[in-house]
Amino acid sequence: QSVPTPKYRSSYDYIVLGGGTSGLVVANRLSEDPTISVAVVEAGDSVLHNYNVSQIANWFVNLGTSVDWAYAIQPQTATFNRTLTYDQGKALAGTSAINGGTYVRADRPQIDAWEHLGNTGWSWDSLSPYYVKSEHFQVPGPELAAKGAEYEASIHGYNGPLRVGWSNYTIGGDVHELVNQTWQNLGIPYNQDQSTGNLHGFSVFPSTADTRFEVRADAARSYYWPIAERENLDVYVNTVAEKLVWADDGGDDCERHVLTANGVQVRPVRGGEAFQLKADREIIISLGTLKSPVLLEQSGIGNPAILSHHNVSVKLPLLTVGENLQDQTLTQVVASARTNYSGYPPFVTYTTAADLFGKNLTAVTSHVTSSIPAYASAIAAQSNNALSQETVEHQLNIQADLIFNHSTPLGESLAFPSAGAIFTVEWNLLPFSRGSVHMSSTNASSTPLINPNFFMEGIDFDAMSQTALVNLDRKFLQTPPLGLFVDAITAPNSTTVPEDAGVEEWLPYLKSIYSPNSHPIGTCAMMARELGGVVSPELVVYGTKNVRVVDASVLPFQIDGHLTSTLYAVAERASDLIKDRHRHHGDGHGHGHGHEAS
Ligand SMILES: Cc1cc2nc3c(=O)[nH]c(=O)nc-3n(C[C@H](O)[C@H](O)[C@H](O)COP(=O)(O)OP(=O)(O)OC[C@H]3O[C@@H](n4cnc5c(N)ncnc54)[C@H](O)[C@@H]3O)c2cc1C
Repeated sequence: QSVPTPKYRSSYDYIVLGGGTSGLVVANRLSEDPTISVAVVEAGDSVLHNYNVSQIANWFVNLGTSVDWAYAIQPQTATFNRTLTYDQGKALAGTSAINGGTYVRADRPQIDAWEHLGNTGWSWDSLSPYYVKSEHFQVPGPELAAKGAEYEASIHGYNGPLRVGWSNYTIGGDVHELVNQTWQNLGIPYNQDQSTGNLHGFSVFPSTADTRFEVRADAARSYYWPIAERENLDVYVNTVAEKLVWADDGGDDCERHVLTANGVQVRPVRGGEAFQLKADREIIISLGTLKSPVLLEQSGIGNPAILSHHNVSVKLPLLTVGENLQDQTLTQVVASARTNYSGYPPFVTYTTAADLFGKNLTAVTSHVTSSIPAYASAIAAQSNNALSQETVEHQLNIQADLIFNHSTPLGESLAFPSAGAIFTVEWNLLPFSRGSVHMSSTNASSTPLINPNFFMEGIDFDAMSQTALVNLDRKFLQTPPLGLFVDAITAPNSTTVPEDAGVEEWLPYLKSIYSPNSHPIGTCAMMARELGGVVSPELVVYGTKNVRVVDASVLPFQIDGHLTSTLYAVAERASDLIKDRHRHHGDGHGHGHGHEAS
């Protein structure tokens, strides 16, 4: 099966830029109506027949190959100027083609917090039906149940496009019970199903996989291939979106009025001239956190200082485009062990600030709370005041409230018991550091300037959280019953980092070994405009009439669950918002219909 050749219509109702995780949801839902025409523009190719993509356990084999953008990250000044790589999928399916496939939803209070950022209508209760709508939960049989596949039946969806379930390769025997018991001996509870809106504790997680054939359920298999033959849907693969084309191009007085896009300039990757696709209704940008803000900049929307540096004429000044980048830092602790396990261990543990800081919690809470003005000042300064200290402070206060007053988990640990070794991988879920991504040139294929500011100077809480996590995971590896199989912790051993070491002793090691967690978000944040938002609660770019962003870049805060479950739900809800707008405003053809976001 291959992607049908596009019909090159003279115009489309909607154009979706980026055929990735979120973009394909929107394209599917909008093209449900056969009278509506939809185009998708995707730089990558189909990966339907790529064996390494379809085998979810092989996910790491794809990193650095032609299906990975593998963006170079700017040297990280707080961590020895290390140069790191951002893996992001370059394929019809986007990053869902190369990810680890873990399916875990967000924590209820953190979705509810979106409303405190001016996002009326977004809450756990309004998003939940869309988690359900997207999902096709595959009920595990007795064999998988014996390996720990437990779930809460009432919260799952059974008729959606996205297959979710446990693999037959899940590690066998009672290993999950050993891991569970070990966490319980450390006071961490068992959580039967982490997708209920409460993540705290240990669980055996499901994956985005079609368990009938043991293949990855990526966005294309779920949302595109079943509808690939729709006459009203054209998918342009191997085609780069270069910039938006504005209806009123040529007008310079853009501060006063609301912009309308009527098309996009695209270029075939394999040679050939750039050409334009026209949109009658809307353009939906779904290029991912590291590209959506860059396309806006290349189209004249962004910080005038950055745009003029690249000789891009400013269509709309919006200082915060590309700011607010948030990601987590991933580290690991390794032990040699007398074990002979094989199979995939889907073991995840979410820990709260109370679990991590124990008797120091009160002191840590008051330290962080009183440090927030200083954190906000450091973040505003690194953004060259594109972000204001006051608005950042507001956001960080909400984040601290989630961590300390709502017990939203702060740490995630994966446990990998295998043959001869047991290791843990862990990340601080809610870092306070903020970075940015901006255009590096007007060439849409060039690597953007990506700076996540990992372990940012002036923000000590990120190091404190990561340290508490590695100390906890070291303890886990030495606690019975699992710890009885461990010979020694080998990386780092106690000479490199002593037992129960503090931040100062851990930090040089952590900074030298961490990697990005590949969960970048926030660069086109959905927030009130006065708080520094880029898109409105309807996901429309402020100051435009018909340009939306739907992908991980709109998430205003990190979420605890793995991103795709929530991105599918957000894209499902976004699709309804788009349909509703045009249902309420007639056909919307031509310009001037609908709400503007200003
Ligand atoms: C290695 C790795 C492991 C991960 N593991 C998990 C996991 O286990 N569970 C989980 O839930 N999440 C995981 N994630 C995160 C998750 O997969 C992503 O956050 C999510 O898929 C992002 O979706 P998106 O819609 O924002 O963007 P994407 O899915 O990345 O889609 C963006 C699309 O735009 C295309 N594009 C970019 N620029 C252009 C252009 N100029 N013109 C045309 N097309 C363009 C890209 O090729 C891509 O197809 C992982 C991520 C990585 C990298």
